[in-house]
Amino acid sequence: KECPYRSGHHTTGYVPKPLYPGAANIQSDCYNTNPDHGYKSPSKEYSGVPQRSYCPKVGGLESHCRPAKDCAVWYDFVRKTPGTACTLNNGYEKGLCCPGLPSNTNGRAPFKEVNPCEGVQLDDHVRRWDLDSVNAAAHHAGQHQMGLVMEAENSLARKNIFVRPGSDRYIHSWVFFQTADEALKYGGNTLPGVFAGHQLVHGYQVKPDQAHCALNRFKIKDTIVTNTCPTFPVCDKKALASPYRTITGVCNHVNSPGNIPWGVANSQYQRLLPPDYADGYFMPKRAVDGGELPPVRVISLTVVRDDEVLSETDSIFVMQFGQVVDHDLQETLEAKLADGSPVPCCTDEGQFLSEEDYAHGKCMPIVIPKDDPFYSKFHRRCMEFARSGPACRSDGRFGYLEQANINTHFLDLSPVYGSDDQVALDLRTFQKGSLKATPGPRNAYFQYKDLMPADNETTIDCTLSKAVTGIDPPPEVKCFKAGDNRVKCTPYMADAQNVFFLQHNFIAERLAALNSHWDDERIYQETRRIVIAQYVHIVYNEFLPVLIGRKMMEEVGIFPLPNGFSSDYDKNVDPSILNEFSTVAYRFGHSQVQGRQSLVNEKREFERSILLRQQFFKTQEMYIPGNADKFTIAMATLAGQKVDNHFTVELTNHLFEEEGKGFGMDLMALDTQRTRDHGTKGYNSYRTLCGYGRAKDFDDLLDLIPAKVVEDLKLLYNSVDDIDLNIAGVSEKNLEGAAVGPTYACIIAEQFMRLKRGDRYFYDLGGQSGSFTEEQLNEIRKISYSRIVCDNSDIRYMQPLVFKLISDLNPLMNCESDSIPRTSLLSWKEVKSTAY
Ligand code: HEM
Ligand SMILES: [Ca+2]
Repeated sequence: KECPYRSGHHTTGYVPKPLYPGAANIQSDCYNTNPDHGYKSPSKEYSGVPQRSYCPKVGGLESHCRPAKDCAVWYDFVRKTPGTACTLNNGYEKGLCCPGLPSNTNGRAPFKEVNPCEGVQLDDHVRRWDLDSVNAAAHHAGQHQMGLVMEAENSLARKNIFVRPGSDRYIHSWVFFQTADEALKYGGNTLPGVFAGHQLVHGYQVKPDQAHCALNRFKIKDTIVTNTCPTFPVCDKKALASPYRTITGVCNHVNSPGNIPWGVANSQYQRLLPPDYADGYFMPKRAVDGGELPPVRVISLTVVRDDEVLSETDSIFVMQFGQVVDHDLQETLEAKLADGSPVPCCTDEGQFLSEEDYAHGKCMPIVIPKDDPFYSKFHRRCMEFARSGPACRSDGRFGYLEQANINTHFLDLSPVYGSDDQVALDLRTFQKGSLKATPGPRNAYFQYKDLMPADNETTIDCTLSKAVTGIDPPPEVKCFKAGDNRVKCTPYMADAQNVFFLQHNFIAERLAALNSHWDDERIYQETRRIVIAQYVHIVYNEFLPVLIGRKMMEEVGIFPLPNGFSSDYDKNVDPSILNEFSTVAYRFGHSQVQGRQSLVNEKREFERSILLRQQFFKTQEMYIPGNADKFTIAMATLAGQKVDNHFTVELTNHLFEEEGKGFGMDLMALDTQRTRDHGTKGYNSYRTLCGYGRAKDFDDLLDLIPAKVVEDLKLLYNSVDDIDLNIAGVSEKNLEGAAVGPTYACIIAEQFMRLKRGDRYFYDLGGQSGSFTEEQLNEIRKISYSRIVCDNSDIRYMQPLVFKLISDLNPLMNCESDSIPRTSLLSWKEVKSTAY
């Protein structure tokens, strides 16, 4: 029988290879061309393992047969124990034997905030400051420093120095640090306060250890720069009682001590440990002896190797869902020029600018060594890097520089819904609660699932050039528009987000049918609440067990509950993202990124892969009929990479490469530079905080870091206390049962604990404004990533645990199967109208 869709790839010369033996058994030739073609569940073909209805002890505990997604937390033990494949009650569906979810009773408290002023004695001339001194400094700063910045920026314009559209740096700034108008305003507004502090610290030659404590005695609102921080609406009773989160996160936290409610978009990151700025105020970190730290590109060249070390158990989805969560939790405000455009920090030819061109203080360009084995071929010495923008301090006082998160800090699917009211409104159709969509691509036989809508305002071009594809870019190909601009990053990224976007319309359509009297707003809000809850359940039930492992989850008490309500909310817990999390630990995923993105078909045959450097911001492949599903299948089927000191050259030499240039930027170098830009303390401090003992010398690192890396670190750093957190953190040997090393796991666990305890709208809470009924909550708990993928793609078979590779215990199952349970929406049917 002719299958045009399938024959397509035969003509391209690819010989499809089944990636694992069982896949060949799927009896379909023209799958996806006619989804109602009477498929039978292939599950019997995979039953190499005897199915049983009784269960052995797993991890020494009684176990029962459950749908696999209820065993995600125990999966490592399930794999090690013979006889854990079982049949569920009806005798047809497959399950796994595992104990019930562990309890959270032993979870420790959040780390205590370190008071940076404890024991600090101020010199007399500093202690004598009063409000007049602060106002005088603020006045001087307003007159002079602000003037200098303007002058430096005007001079750049006069000299025609700007970031060239299309360049790697332009994309880095416009997409990775794109800022909504609100955030831009915010970034500019905070500068006078920052300069006032700078004027005091440098004008009075305050010693670094005293700088923060000297400043922190004064409240911004008592001074002439009082209006440099944003004000937030007062949340009245009705707003606080709303069952729905706001888009910006306001009215979630009711107990924030400063002027800025915890967790809202455009608010500062919190810190585990105070920063180590060179001047104690805002100059990037230096070595403990006051000297230069090793250049970040040299670290990248020395420690990082391009090698694919594959995980034996985890799929690429760990990396890709990781990035979706990244885009939910954080987007750091980058310093911009006054008109909002990116700050140029190098010439277009990769040379340094002149001293005066840096007078605005926003640059921290990366030095490329003369003998760089790669960049020297292109005669480049300077890699672009603009510092992060300043945040308004949440304590409402002067003090060391903090950085701002322009996304809501909460787990609330900001990538899909946005963190800015206007952005969120632009994404809606205002019809039956749905989000705007691009109709799915179609071929002669089949219309595929919808894609995200087009971004008609972007300055980026997301089409592939004719030089790459051999054809002119099809006119229907646009950049995607979503709640977060970074959705454009790669096809995998867009694809992983697309299923959550589609889940909104999937649920909205069903809620509208159930409750025909609900208006658009009600359906939108209820749907958003359900989809966020499902997503958060996936994070805690499936993702965190893989990322940080069961032991670390137990330490901080963050297991999802099997039933009933949680009472974990603590109004004293600040849910804000930790600077160390966004700037360092949660960038673990950069090490997992592969140099190619692949297309794998429903038979789990590898079709082809595309080189990352050609795919940054080129989401054109998503428009080819069937490709969205093939990216999804690839992410679920192929092994992901381990978190280690191996990074693909696609990221370390070719990040955001402009076509034809032959080079891009180095993400590892950017990460290390960002670590220093934010003043992040060295690795040793975090190792100590996390209970792994302070290393007195380099050899003390060998317990957590491989010997080869320790040797490299010895060559690079003078002191063990100088080692940057990111390079040591990523190199640590994996914590048992986790995808990251112990120090990263500790920081990530701390963050997800704060996100759970400090979010008044966390999905499983009882007795809060946003609480579900118990019946509804139990339906939310039935969701798994696999179900989301099944319902929002044209894929017919998926393994129940998508973060785990397909195996006898995690076999492909028909998407219709009850082994991949569904959330029933019946408990959302409103019998009699109860207006909120
Ligand atoms: C092809 C894939 C990816 C690319 C091209 C990419 C690129 C980038 C870039 C350019 C930045 C900003 C760097 C800077 O100047 O400081 C960044 C930041 C970041 N990335 Fe990635 N990334 C990728 C995947 C991931 C993954 C898989 C994760 C996590 C699992 C991740 C987590 C982060 C985090 C947490 C930040 C900091 C965000 C912020 O503070 O604004 N990234 N990434
Ligand atoms: Ca968020």
